[in-house]
Amino acid sequence: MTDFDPGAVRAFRFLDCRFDPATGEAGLDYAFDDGPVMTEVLRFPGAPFDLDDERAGAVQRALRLLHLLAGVSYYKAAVPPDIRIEAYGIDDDTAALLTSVYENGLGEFAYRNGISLRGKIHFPVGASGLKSLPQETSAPVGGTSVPMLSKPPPKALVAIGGGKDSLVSIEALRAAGVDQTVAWVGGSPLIAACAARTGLPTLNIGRSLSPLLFELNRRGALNGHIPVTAVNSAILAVAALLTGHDQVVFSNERSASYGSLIPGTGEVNHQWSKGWDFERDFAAHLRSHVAADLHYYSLLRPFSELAVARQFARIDRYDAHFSSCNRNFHLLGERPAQRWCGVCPKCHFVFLALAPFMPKPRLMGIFGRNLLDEPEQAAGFDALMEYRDHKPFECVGEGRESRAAMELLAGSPAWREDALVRRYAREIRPQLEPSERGLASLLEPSDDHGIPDTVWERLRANFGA
Ligand SMILES: CC(=O)N[C@H]1[C@@H](OP(=O)(O)OP(=O)(O)OC[C@H]2O[C@@H](n3ccc(=O)[nH]c3=O)[C@H](O)[C@@H]2O)O[C@H](CO)[C@@H](O)[C@@H]1O[C@H](C)C(=O)N[C@@H](C)C(=O)N[C@@H](CCC(=O)O)C(=O)O
Ligand SMILES: Nc1ncnc2c1ncn2[C@@H]1O[C@H](COP(=O)(O)OP(=O)(O)OP(=O)(O)O)[C@@H](O)[C@H]1O
Repeated sequence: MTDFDPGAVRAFRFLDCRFDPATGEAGLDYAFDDGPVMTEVLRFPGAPFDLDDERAGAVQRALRLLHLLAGVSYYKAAVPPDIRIEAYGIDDDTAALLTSVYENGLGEFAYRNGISLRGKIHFPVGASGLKSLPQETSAPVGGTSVPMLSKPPPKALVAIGGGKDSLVSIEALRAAGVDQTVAWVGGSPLIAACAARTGLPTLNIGRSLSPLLFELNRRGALNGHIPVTAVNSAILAVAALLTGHDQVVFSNERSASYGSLIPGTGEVNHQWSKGWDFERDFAAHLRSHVAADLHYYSLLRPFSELAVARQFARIDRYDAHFSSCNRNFHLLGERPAQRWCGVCPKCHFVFLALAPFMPKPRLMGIFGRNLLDEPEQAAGFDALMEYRDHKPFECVGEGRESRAAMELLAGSPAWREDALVRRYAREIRPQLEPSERGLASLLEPSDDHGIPDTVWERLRANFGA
């Protein structure tokens, strides 16, 4: 097998994308220079789809947006200087959205690979070079308006990820009387089990990355994290249009907007596409460029991780089914035998965030052990508190949330004798100002969110203390 030299690649090419309503299968094609075509395949259940012209146009526009966003998995393998879009044109707004997603969403990738992408990513604006498309299906140039679709009754397509956050949203929407379908991308049995446990209608979208990407990885391609929530969001937007849902709902909390502070580098956010900047811009783009009445929002945006954990602790229906441990979700290789590995940052954080709000035997039943009484795990919890380390590159809450949770446990008879809680009280707490370990402000909802008024009014009371 010959080596792949990312530095020798000149161009990343967005070739074309297509959707077959008879089978529900979509194909997204990409290539480097004159290399082989890399095709990502999506399978949308429910075919055959009988779409009127307006809806078919919206699906086509959403598919192109997906093509452009999903390209990030392939582009990152070489990050060449030139980007070409060959089958259709894009306008300035679309180029700006893409530049933001690629620059920020690949922030961790760039940092870990020791490269800088700022100012180096240029999406070409204007008509495509190779193939013209019928007017009614071409992306609007210059931000012209897109039509409203003839509306079915309001219905939410809710992303489910197998962890606590989406389950909190699903139960909150159920309590608010919102009609919903739970949807997920990929073949995770754990997510399927959680989805079944909701008792709600489900939609599982198949996704296969091009095997050529994995081959390039083996041959020396650049590799690292990509903004997967942006890709999943675009996939669910296509699915919503195909299946008559007018809302796409994610469960990204306020804390996701804050990254890790790296000395000498600044803020690097592993979960950038879960943050408010992405949500706001993507939602606006869907309305202006895909379908004027397709709503995209995160139901948990006003809340901190601790507020969400407190809400999750009020529900015990999923204790034997859910997991937030990302080791369950690898595409390649083995998945762990146990739902919680117990040693990764997400296991550490979720254990710490739930502990103040859940009876101890219940939490130990979920994890099968007490992570806060394992002295060898001290470094992991220190990083969460931003003590002697930066916040890990993972989907974990802010440092002040971890400190506030530990502070509560230090005052709790059930937890204060555990090794890592004792260590916090003895060693870390004396170095903190009260404002660095307080809880109250963290439980207040914030105003930055895109939740429709009617839904928000019904939800707010549900999340109270
Ligand atoms: C499961 C996981 O955490 N995977 C991350 C891991 O990848 P790894 O190589 O160990 O295994 P695979 O997931 O099987 O991936 C194989 C290769 O494929 C690439 N790839 C995967 C999905 C995709 O959409 N595009 C891809 O190009 C991947 O890079 C591998 O080369 O380490 C990778 C490098 O750091 C991560 O990129 C993998 O993360 C997945 C994309 C993933 O789905 N992760 C979510 C669990 C996750 O981290 N969610 C974030 C949200 C971040 C956001 O901004 O959206 C979160 O929960 O905070
Ligand atoms: N495979 C997937 N398909 C569709 N959406 C997903 C998938 N995995 C995660 N998501 C969604 O992406 C968002 C971020 O995922 P995240 O892992 O933070 O949430 P979670 O699994 O619900 O909770 P937790 O934070 O406890 O893991 C959530 O809205 C989640 O529903």
